[in-house]
Amino acid sequence: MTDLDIRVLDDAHYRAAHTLFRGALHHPPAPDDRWEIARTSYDPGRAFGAFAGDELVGTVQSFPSRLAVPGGAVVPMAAVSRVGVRADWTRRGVLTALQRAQLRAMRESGDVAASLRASEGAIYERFGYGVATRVREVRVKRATARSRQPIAGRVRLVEPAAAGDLVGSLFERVSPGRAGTIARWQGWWNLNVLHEEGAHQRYAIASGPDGDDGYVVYKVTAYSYENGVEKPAVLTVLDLWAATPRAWADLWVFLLGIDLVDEVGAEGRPVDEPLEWLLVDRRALRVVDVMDETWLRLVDVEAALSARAYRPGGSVVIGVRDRFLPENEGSYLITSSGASRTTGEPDFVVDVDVLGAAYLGDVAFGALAAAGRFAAGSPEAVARADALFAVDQAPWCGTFF
Ligand SMILES: CC(=O)SCCNC(=O)CCNC(=O)[C@H](O)C(C)(C)COP(=O)(O)OP(=O)(O)OC[C@H]1O[C@@H](n2cnc3c(N)ncnc32)[C@H](O)[C@@H]1OP(=O)(O)O
Repeated sequence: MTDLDIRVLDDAHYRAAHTLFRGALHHPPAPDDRWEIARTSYDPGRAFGAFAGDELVGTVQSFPSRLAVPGGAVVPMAAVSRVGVRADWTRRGVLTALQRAQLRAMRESGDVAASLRASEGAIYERFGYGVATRVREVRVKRATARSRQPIAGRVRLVEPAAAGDLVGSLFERVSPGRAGTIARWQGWWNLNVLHEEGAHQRYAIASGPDGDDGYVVYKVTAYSYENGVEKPAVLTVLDLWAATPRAWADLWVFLLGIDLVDEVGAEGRPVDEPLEWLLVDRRALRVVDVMDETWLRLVDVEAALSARAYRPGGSVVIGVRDRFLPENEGSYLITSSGASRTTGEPDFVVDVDVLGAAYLGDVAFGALAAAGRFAAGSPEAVARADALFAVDQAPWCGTFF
């Protein structure tokens, strides 16, 4: 590998790093007004650059966040994003060097976990990330989508100017909450829901006997007919969170009742969201995709395993391998009352990306063993691990970054 210098970036390099990342995704540089918003999401010490001489050839960044884990605890988490290497420098170890520096820095600053959304599925396992949550994309045909129930509380539209604070405080009531959900940082709000480019966004708030308890942000692309081409009216759900089942149902019933809409679509929803059960004819809903969402990296394995709760299930000793953060390597005893390091022989040994995939309970160790992701040894030990790591609700993040 050519000599590379990995440096923490400062204000002087943020825009160049942003432009490099956008270029790696084949996007043009951000125009000045958009950059003014984007720069608010660069925090000191969190952006790294790879330099060949004076030239910036690669970058990675993270945002400060927190992650809810099974049992309700919340741990410090780095939300990794803006990963890019200049096209004339790829496959020469630039990302590997950046990952090494970033993982070390995250560990030293006390992040228990890191997570990201992957542009491609073959990049991040080698750095210790595993797929820990999945999402589904649904489309509902309004012509046949009758709700089983009316709105039980109240749903009201609010003006965009008033929506920010309402939406932000409602989000904070519910996330981090369910395992996999995270805290959003101010730069996220600035760039996403509140300022999405060109979208005519609508904001609706649900309320019940105890006041406001849910919100939805959506946009509608109206029906059009041009040169013999007909395009249906599509309502796209951008962000929907509810603190109660009633608020959740009310928001969906509201959306499905909006006139002059042919189809309601939503990406990034929980795989166990019971939307079809709200419909008289469940076939009005089609699941059009199920995708990986959270790629989770346990940065401090001991702290992560200690933070989550376990179900009754006897005990298991899991061995961990970690090429990038060797201090995570070793054996961990898991019982229903917690987790700790042990000098005992492991029942089975996994790479840290496999542990990251299983950590929130989305995929069973048994499934990972069946797929050859680790050598199971005794099937009974794997079954005990699955009993301990089991969760009630599918983990879900719901925040794209
Ligand atoms: C969280 C996010 O921001 S997701 C966005 C990620 N960015 C992009 O997709 C933008 C376009 N792509 C890029 O900028 C680069 O190709 C990157 C960042 C994905 C990879 O950077 P590189 O510097 O080429 O990676 P590096 O040389 O360190 O590769 C390390 C290993 O990963 C492999 N690898 C890297 N990228 C890929 C890929 N896209 N697909 C498959 N394997 C890959 C390499 O072959 C290498 O394998 P080896 O260790 O067996 O030799």
